[in-house]
Amino acid sequence: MALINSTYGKGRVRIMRVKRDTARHEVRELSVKTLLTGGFDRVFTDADNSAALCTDTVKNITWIVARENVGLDSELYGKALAQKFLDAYPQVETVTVISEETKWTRMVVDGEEQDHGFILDANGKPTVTVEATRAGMAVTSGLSGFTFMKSTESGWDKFFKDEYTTLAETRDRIAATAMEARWRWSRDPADYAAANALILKTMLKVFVSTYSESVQDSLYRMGMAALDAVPELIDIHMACPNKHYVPINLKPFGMDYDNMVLLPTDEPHGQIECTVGRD
Ligand SMILES: O=c1[nH]c(=O)c2[nH]c(=O)[nH]c2[nH]1
Repeated sequence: MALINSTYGKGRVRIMRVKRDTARHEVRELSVKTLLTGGFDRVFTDADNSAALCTDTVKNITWIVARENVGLDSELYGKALAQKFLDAYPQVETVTVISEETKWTRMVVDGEEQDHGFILDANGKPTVTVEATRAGMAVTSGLSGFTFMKSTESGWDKFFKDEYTTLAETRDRIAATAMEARWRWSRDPADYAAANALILKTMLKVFVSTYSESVQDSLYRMGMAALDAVPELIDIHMACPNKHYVPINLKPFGMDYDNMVLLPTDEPHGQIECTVGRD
């Protein structure tokens, strides 16, 4: 019998960082998972804990690096955290830091942005994965559960048909999804937050302002536009449920069947996934 692979660390380490060097505070809330590999096989195979860093220590270091880097975006915080483990512990070979952000946006009262008031932005959680060795670090950013829709300018027609096909063609339907996306960086952009915002803005602009022949068609063009807009991107992966809204037939009640009253459904849903990269 052999230990094929292993890793360990601490998950769901929650931190709220408040940058408060001026009256205008900045807040960043994260849930962080850090996983280590290296000289830890004997912990599994020989009941030898002598090289094992406590997962409790991993949690402490997550907090300490947060205090040392209160103002860093998740990507650079993740890199700093990974570097701390590589610097401090020779037995550590790889560090994987995965963070998920709870977004707080600045409160606006009477048209004025508030210095220390925020509201929860519950639409999607920004994610970051840093995979680090002493040879280098790979950074992936993304978004989980980012939900958006449009009420027209979407269709699904001219598709393959056989004796099992029952779906009617349409050139006018709702398009809605809760997107899981991740994008890989070739190098640090000048500003991660600004670059991530530009990726989202660019993708949403394509989604809403162009007719969608299919979810596939929209995702591919959204991915290409994001790569065009942000040169530091290597590629972008999108996984999107097609959240179906089914028109309700009110003809039996003498009403038009006119796409105005629809049934929202979560399941079953189409599932469309792709990765768009550079040639
Ligand atoms: O955008 C779509 N892509 C599909 O592959 C598909 N299949 C389906 O039934 N409806 C849709 N819509």
